[in-house]
Amino acid sequence: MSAKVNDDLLTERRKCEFNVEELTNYLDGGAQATQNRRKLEDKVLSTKGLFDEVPEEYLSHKEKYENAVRKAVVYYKAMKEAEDPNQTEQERANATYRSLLHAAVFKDNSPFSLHLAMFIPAILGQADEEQKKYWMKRASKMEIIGTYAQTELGHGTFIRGLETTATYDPKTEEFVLHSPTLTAYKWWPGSLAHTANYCVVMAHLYINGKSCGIQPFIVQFRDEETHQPLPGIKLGEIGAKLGFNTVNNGFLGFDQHRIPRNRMLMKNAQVLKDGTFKRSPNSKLTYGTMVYVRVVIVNGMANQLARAVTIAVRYSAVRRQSELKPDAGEPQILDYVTQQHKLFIGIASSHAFTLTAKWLTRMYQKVTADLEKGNLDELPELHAIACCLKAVTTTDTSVLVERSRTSCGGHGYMLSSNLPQIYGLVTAACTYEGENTVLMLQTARSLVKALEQAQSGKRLSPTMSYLSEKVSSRLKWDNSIDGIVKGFRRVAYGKVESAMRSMRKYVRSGLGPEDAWNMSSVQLVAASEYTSISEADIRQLQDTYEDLLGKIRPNAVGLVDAFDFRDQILNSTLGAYDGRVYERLMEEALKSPLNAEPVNQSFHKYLKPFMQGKL
Ligand SMILES: CC/C=C\C/C=C\C/C=C\C/C=C\C/C=C\C/C=C\CCCCC(=O)SCCNC(=O)CCNC(=O)[C@H](O)C(C)(C)COP(=O)(O)OP(=O)(O)OC[C@H]1O[C@@H](n2cnc3c(N)ncnc32)[C@H](O)[C@@H]1OP(=O)(O)O
Ligand SMILES: Cc1cc2nc3c(=O)[nH]c(=O)nc-3n(C[C@H](O)[C@H](O)[C@H](O)COP(=O)(O)OP(=O)(O)OC[C@H]3O[C@@H](n4cnc5c(N)ncnc54)[C@H](O)[C@@H]3O)c2cc1C
Repeated sequence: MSAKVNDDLLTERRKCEFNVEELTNYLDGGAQATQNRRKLEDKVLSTKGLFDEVPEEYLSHKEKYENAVRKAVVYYKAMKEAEDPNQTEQERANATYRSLLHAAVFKDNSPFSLHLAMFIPAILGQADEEQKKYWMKRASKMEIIGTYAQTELGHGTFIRGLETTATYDPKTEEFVLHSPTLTAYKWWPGSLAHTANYCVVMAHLYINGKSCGIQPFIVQFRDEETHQPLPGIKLGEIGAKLGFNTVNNGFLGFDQHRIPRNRMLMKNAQVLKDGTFKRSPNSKLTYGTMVYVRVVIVNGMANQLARAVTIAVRYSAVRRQSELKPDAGEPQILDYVTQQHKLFIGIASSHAFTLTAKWLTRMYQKVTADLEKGNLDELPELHAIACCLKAVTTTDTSVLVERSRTSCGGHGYMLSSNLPQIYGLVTAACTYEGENTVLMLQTARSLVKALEQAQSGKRLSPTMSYLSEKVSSRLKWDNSIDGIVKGFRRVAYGKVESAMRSMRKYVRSGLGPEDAWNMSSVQLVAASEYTSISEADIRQLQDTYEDLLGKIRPNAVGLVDAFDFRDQILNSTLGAYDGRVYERLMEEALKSPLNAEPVNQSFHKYLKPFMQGKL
């Protein structure tokens, strides 16, 4: 018999003014897609051995990792077996696009993450046809497990500064990989420490003493039978982190490690047997895997944010606290407008990020198809947009997930709420795949170039067209959606123009272009990430906003129910569908090993002698 649902949640669900299932179907891309997703989740989550007897919070660092590998093997097999052979690739992608299935199994991400998120995409994007055929067969069947090794102890952002060398030896037709310094050690790649046995290494290619830029190499670093590190390879784990503690991030050093010529991934640039280097049509095509993952991250943020606000909104409907009016009893904390302000932006932002992710994915697919035909025209714009949206969505999601956590009071600070772990996952994305400030400056670089083109009368791409709108500075906008968008475009234009004016002022004062850029970089980041509008309209918008909060209030629980996260995926004492928060908090607390006995051994060993003055 299923547990009784909390009365307040029942009331909330009766109050909802729209059809929740309809919104779920819309988010999934149709009723069939919802059915497919639910069927996949049912199948996979009914697999034995996927869940923890002891909450992993109570395991050691080493036990957590070993337990995660155990689950990763079970999970991956279950996902493979659950695949419906009659489904198209697109239907399969839709079924997983919104599903956070892996989150039901891994609170802190999987040791296989990088194999799926970067190793396979790097092969698909950087290998020539023959290499792709061979390596994709092995990687997709998990005969090998890979990662993406680009960042080094001394360099993450500045890829051109990477120190790992790959020197071509035409006599043996091999590359010699070497880490000349400690700072050249690859440092951070997920799965690298003890899980993977292959990686795509980004290294500085030298032929006959001449630099040929950063190139991708597929490198085996552990024996496939014994899993021992190969000769000339130094390996290890980088240590405990804020989150991602079951991703097995590691370090790797090369000592004159030789690999055959065909291990350089040669889709874009090639090295012939005699050492002839055939340059890529664009050196930045080598960075293509990062562009792909930045696009994926935007959708990932939408889903993780939806998970956090689901937990916080349901908890806020159940939690009653304080006194809003004398003798009216304790209200649901969701009735405090401050609580609505904290949480409803998160619901809206998740939807906005989902729609943005769909748009960006379509743009990525179009540009990638063009690249296949040798048309690189829209690659710079894709890079600029992907940088901006990855940075903005990860920053906003981190802020909104943390706000979801703090809106749940002390219980939001419990690991059993899962909000701290979700924060750990999303805040990492502000750093990985391009640190956000650096990416915003990449976007700013494109905006400044576009404004210069607009000022010289050139046509701009659709996403930059607001820089060529001759709008008067006295533009009045009303509070219609169209008016607000016009206002934002006007202010965004002003931010770019102001940053550019600032740079020109520094150059006129005698600074070089690089110093002028650096001095204006705070404005440049602002031009890329946010806009604000003038004082007069704030008051009017504020009234509209507070009115809107009231309209959303009766539908808040319905809106988060529509994200359709099952309890195993929320993995939270505060967010379960039945709202039995207090019972679940106690059930989880009793799982603490410290509760196994009423008096802990430390009393007899330390406390008692201490309190009796004997220590
Ligand atoms: C499967 C996972 C499951 C779950 C995850 C769980 C929870 C997370 C929740 C949500 C996320 C969901 C999914 C996430 C998926 C995976 C997450 C899992 C693991 C984490 C993986 C992380 C891996 C990494 O971090 S890999 C390393 C990433 N490193 C970087 O990004 C480095 C950033 N630095 C750079 O990009 C460049 O060095 C630079 C651009 C900043 C500067 O380079 P450089 O100085 O050479 O360039 P510039 O001189 O500035 O510019 C020169 C011109 O080149 C153009 N340019 C630059 N880059 C590109 C590019 N990429 N493409 C195209 N063009 C580019 C630039 O515009 C300049 O052009 P111009 O014409 O001269 O102006
Ligand atoms: C959880 C996690 C997982 C990761 N997984 C992987 C992986 O699997 N594979 C991999 O290769 N890497 C991985 N990374 C590494 C990640 O890609 C790097 O940390 C990231 O690229 C930032 O580089 P960095 O750490 O060297 O920081 P730095 O580049 O040293 O940045 C430090 C500070 O300097 C500032 N800064 C740097 N350059 C500029 C500039 N030009 N202008 C203005 N400010 C600047 C930055 O804004 C930042 O504030 C991972 C990182 C994390 C946190």
